[in-house]
Amino acid sequence: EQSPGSGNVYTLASVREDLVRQEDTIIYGLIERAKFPSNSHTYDEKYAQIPHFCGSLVEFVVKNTEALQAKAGRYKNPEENAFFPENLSPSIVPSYPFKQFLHPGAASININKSIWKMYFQDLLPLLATPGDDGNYAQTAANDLSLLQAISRRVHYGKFVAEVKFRDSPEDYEPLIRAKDKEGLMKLLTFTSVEESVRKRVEKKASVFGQEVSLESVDNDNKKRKFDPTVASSLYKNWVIPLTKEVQVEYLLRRLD
Ligand SMILES: C=C(O[C@@H]1C=C(C(=O)O)C=C[C@H]1O)C(=O)O
Repeated sequence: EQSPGSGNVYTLASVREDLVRQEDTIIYGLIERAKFPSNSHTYDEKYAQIPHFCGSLVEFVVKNTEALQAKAGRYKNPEENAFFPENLSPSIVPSYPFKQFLHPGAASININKSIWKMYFQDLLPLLATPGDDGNYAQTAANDLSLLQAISRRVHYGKFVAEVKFRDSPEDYEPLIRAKDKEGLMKLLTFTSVEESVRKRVEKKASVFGQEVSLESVDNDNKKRKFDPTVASSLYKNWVIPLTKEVQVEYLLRRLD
């Protein structure tokens, strides 16, 4: 049997399992970014002054990394969405035959602009302690991998929505035809699943963020690599709502 990662079977159980695994990636991304202070020069257009480039250092790193990864085939995978899709060259490497599981309308859904805004306005101030250690390139590289992990999770809503649609088209079709966003939102929402996601994320964040030492230390006195409630508020306030927004957007196009 092939896993969804290799492009074949998607079920509600398998997509949920994948979402659980993606939590690990996001939490490790948070830990890695929290290692650096805020390093505000990374985000300051006026500081950067890069020849032949207009923008901040993080934009420079993200645009150029995405350009390279596009050539290496990253965006051939329908699970991946670029932050700056406008400037990308096509892949120049042999392509893997990803199964076409999604409706073609999926390709027009990219909410990375909202993710970008949330990341810099809301998440970073909670995550990074004020300060400057000069590691701007490393900081930008960590920002990009965390942004990509969040983006992959949120856009995975396309797969979740497709599975839900296939499981009960008779419930979804009338709402899609009526363009009833609220009704769709209600139908695709599972409050108890969301609750477990939030609790598990906070637990994982506190476990993964622990200092591991060989002496037995009282748990409460252990130094933490970051505040685990940042992970749960990221999920509660942004990751889950945005994943649901992607599901609604996908379903609205599902019968086109
Ligand atoms: C992703 C799903 O859809 C919704 C969004 C969830 C999430 O983002 O974690 C969880 C439950 C649902 O309300 C799902 O049903 O698994």
